[in-house]
Amino acid sequence: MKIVEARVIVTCPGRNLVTLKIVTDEGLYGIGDATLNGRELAVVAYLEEHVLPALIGRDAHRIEDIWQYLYRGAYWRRGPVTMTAIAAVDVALWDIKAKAANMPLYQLLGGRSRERVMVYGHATGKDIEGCLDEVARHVELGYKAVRVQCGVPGIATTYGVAKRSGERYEPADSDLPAEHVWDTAKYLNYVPKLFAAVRERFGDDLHILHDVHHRLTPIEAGRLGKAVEPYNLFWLEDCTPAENQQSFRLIRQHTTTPLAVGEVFNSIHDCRELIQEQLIDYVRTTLVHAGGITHVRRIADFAALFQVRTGFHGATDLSPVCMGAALHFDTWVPNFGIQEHMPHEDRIDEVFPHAYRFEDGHFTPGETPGHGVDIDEDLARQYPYKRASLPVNRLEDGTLWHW
Ligand SMILES: O=C(O)C(=O)C[C@H](O)[C@H](O)CO
Ligand SMILES: [Mg+2]
Repeated sequence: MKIVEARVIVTCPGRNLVTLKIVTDEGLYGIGDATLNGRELAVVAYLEEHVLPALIGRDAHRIEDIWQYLYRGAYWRRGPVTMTAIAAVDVALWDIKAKAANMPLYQLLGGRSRERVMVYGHATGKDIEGCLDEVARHVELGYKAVRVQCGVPGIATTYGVAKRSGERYEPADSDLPAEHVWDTAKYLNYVPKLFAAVRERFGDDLHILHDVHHRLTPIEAGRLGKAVEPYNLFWLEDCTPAENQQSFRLIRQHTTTPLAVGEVFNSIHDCRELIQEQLIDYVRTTLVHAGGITHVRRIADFAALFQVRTGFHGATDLSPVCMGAALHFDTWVPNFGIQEHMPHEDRIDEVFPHAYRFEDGHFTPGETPGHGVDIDEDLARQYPYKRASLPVNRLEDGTLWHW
């Protein structure tokens, strides 16, 4: 089955999303997500100039060989742009293979390991009360797990908090990066009160998660982890930047709060020590940014040896194509932990019709052959690309910090 066409579709139905479509001589096609938030057109250029011309005429069934060709063959390895481009090709080819087999993708991966996939939603509030109301709304919707983020008194803008209550949180909200100001001391003194309030109001059964978004030093992360142990978090995410994997040893020495890392990783080498030394509990690396199913499956299998579970990134900047493929992966992967879920705007769901469904705090990927997500290209064309950047963070004295 030969690849006869491969093209990139950029659309902005409320946010920029990049999709790769690969068409074969048998009329089957597959799609992959190629969205790298705030750097979308870098991936488009990489695909259009360097990857797609080399795909034409190749056998669409040779997924592994094409993966190696794009990874080893490029000489320049790894990096988010490269690995997002490879992921788009890989997921599109798995979509084609599953369609050719007339099976939902999870069947090709090894079949069902569970009946449904638990997801966590996002509760955000300007203050603790506002966040509690949002938790209540999620509980009513059926969520069993909720990520909680709230504003901190004295900090004008805090990561994860929507501009107005009830609105979606969208960080890529301006043409050029907005400048935020961060204060670690104020955050560390305040945020444990949020978890205490959530436990007080919702009891012990609700799974609570929280994203620090890389802002603490290792010893500060250890302090926070220790302080929140009484509230039994499902996980504390990205508590410090993880380029130096060894720094997580220090955090582990101080706390038993489970740790999740990895939404910015793009290769198994980014998390090898974290996993092998059991310095984390959940790996968040997802298909679109880490080479697709072919590579993330290697990470997940390696993680399973060390009782590290998956907890894939699923923010709205990952398109429904990524979400659909991820849900098939989650349905199969033996060491599944949880899946992030931020609902897309209706306009996005219309551009990407999909088979996955939410019910009672869980998703099912559907039984449609392939990954079950399609793109309405005519509709997609009605939403032209609009540059949008993620913010940057500075300390009060102006020092550039981690956003
Ligand atoms: O969903 C999360 O946990 C995030 O941290 C979201 C990221 O900020 C977002 O995907 C960046 O593009
Ligand atoms: Mg995160």
